[in-house]
Amino acid sequence: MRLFTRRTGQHPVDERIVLDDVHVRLGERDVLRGVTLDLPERRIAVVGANGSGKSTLARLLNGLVLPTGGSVRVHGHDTADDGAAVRRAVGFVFTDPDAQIIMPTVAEDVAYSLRRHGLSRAEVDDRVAAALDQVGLAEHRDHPAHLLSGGQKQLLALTSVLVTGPAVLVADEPTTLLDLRNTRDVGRRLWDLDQQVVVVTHDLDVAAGAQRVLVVDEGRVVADDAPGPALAAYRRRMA
Ligand SMILES: Nc1ncnc2c1ncn2[C@@H]1O[C@H](COP(=O)(O)OP(=O)(O)OP(=O)(O)O)[C@@H](O)[C@H]1O
Repeated sequence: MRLFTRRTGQHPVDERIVLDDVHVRLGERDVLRGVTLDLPERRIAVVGANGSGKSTLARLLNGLVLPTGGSVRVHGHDTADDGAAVRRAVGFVFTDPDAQIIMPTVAEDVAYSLRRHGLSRAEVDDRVAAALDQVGLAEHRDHPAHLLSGGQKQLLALTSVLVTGPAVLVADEPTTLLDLRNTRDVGRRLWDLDQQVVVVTHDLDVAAGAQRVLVVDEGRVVADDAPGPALAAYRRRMA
């Protein structure tokens, strides 16, 4: 199984993320206000100020948050009508890998993700070994997960999501807790994935690796462009 093979170009029509006039109201607050997007690109970054609605946008994509108006379709599945299919299709990586790592050792944690996949012990072992090899964690397979570095923990969390074979990977500020070296390493590996990848980030170097950058402000997408112009628009807005 190849986890980190670079593939260029766009997905065919049925492998896109489509948001149609999406509104999200949480409590008294209109967190997203009329977001319409058609996302066929394989590498998408989302940037914006604190509290602008980026995490909410990310969580819409795997059905963790449902729209209060409009619709979200991910690779043909409506998140409101077809939640189980959406959860199978979309892997989600959080900021803090400690919140996602469950089992004591590295290999056990990756294997845990496959517990309900009807695979034999040998098949699980093979998949886990291949996945760890590709992220460079093979030599750590029997190490206690809590002793890994921050960057290695984030790669482990990522591997435990990817080993199940999602079509889409959504990562919500996956490098916020990492130093510069690990930020670059995790960022590069994310953009090299075969999956369609959506990364919410405050790191503009990571965002620059996307094909398309969405700038979110006060619940709306206010710029949507290639990284150069989109990040320039974001910088002007924050100045
Ligand atoms: N369950 C909730 N109830 C009420 N308001 C909420 C809820 N969840 C989030 N919000 C509010 O919605 C707004 C957007 O939150 P969100 O987490 O999507 O922003 P963000 O752009 O990801 O911010 P950050 O960069 O700080 O992570 C914030 O003002 C937040 O306080």
